[in-house]
Amino acid sequence: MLRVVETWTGISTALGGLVLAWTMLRQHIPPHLRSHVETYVHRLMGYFYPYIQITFPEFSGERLRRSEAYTAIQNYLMVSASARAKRLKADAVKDRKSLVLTIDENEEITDVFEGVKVWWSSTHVARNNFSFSFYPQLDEQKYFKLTVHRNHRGLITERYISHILDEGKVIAAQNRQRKLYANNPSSNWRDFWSKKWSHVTFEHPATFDTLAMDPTKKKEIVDDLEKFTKGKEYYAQIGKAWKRGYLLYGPPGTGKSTMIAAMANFLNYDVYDLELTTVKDNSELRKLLIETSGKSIIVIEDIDCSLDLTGQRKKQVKKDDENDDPAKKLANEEDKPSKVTLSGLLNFIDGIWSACGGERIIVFTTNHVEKLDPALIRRGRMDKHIEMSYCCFEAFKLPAKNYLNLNDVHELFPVVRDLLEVAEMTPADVAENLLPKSMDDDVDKRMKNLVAALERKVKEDEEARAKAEAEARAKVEAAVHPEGAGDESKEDDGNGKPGDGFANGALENGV
Ligand SMILES: Nc1ncnc2c1ncn2[C@@H]1O[C@H](COP(=O)(O)OP(=O)(O)OP(=O)(O)O)[C@@H](O)[C@H]1O
Ligand SMILES: [Mg+2]
Repeated sequence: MLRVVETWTGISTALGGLVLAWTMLRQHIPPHLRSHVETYVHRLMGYFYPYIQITFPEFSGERLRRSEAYTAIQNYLMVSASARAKRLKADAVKDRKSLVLTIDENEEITDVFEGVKVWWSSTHVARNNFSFSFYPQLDEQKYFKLTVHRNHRGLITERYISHILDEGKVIAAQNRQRKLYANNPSSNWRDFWSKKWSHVTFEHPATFDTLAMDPTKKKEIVDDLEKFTKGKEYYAQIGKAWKRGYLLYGPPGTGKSTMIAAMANFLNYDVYDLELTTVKDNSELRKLLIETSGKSIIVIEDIDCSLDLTGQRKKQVKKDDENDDPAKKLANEEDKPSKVTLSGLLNFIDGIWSACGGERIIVFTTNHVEKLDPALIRRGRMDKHIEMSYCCFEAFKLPAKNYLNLNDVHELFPVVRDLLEVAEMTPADVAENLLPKSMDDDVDKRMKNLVAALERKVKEDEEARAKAEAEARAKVEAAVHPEGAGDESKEDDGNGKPGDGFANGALENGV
């Protein structure tokens, strides 16, 4: 029995050598004869050679998109190869910490699946392509080649390949360096090939564990995100694109951008930071958006400032009034940096383009939710509205724990609780006040610092409110008595009639 196995192994090796020899020889055969010779060689080898081979090219289709299968296999082999192959290629450095190893050219590694042995190798074929194509041509094509005994064809095509693709995707997700993209101004796009997005590695440290906000609200958001990522079938079943819209609103410094970073870290998604003011029009907006990939968060910060989204209709009326004045009309056009319209944006959010890529989250942020057009924020369009507010006592517990190691007990907690109900202090400012101001600041001292800061803030807020009220009153007064406004001598006169101040004064003084 052993002898039979040995003989077969010998034959296989010899045939393997022949296959290799043929691969090398093939390149020297004139291209017009190659396909004929190839047909006969393969037929001949088929008689003796009991193995089948499946190749996976790196690029496929006319547009030469990188094949997902090739990438998944590469990732899968990266893990197996580092353990077993003798010749490895160090392809890239991930996180500047570890090498990414891939199987070297013509190196063969084995894998065993359900007791069946398979062979993987990596190879490339040079191309002599003289045909003209609108799309760029490759000088060479890389392949992974899978060799397996033909008795196991069913197992391999039905189970092994899908196993490899799934495993490869999981490995890719684990190793993925996430990216933060920013759109290049559309005025810089010179041609079809211009890069629409530039990116850097996304390395924001924010997580939901470090985000100070009401824990109930936080949990609701985390659950919502989790449900979304697991909802592929659900979205398909209800016939909706696999996407979700969030509107984050609240005063500056309350953690809206930080929340986006926490979301990206939680989901392991890329972030596309879309600056709308540099996008020329709706068509360029669409070009940008269809270039975003799946598993990403598309962010439009300060949506109320990005565009004249809310004033579109008003502006139209105004422009109609100005129709007669060409100079004014031109100035108006030049003032307007972008022609992206509310309807263009909504079309993308709701329209068929939004379904391209799948698994995407769209986030708008604003400091002034009241200024937004209802069309933009109606339910169903933005699935979830999240208010990021000033620090409440529940949110305060997180910095207290992280900065002071305090878990729910300190004598000043009740004082802080009362003060936070009236003081408008952002979580960032609360955290700042918990930092030690000098080397000897212990926990008590830092809590006292916070209480003092909160008391100051309450006072400042009260003063600011009183001032604002006084200003508002003065405005109303000026509107009711326009002729008396801004002239102190007339203000004194009481009935607002110019010129008779003396008479009134005289009356008041009993003259
Ligand atoms: N809720 C929070 N939890 C933890 N850190 C926070 C929180 N809010 C703000 N910060 C910290 O404060 C700083 C500013 O926060 P961030 O940029 O997220 O605010 P924002 O709401 O986006 O403000 P803006 O409206 O001005 O864009 C960040 O460095 C962040 O770490
Ligand atoms: Mg922000």
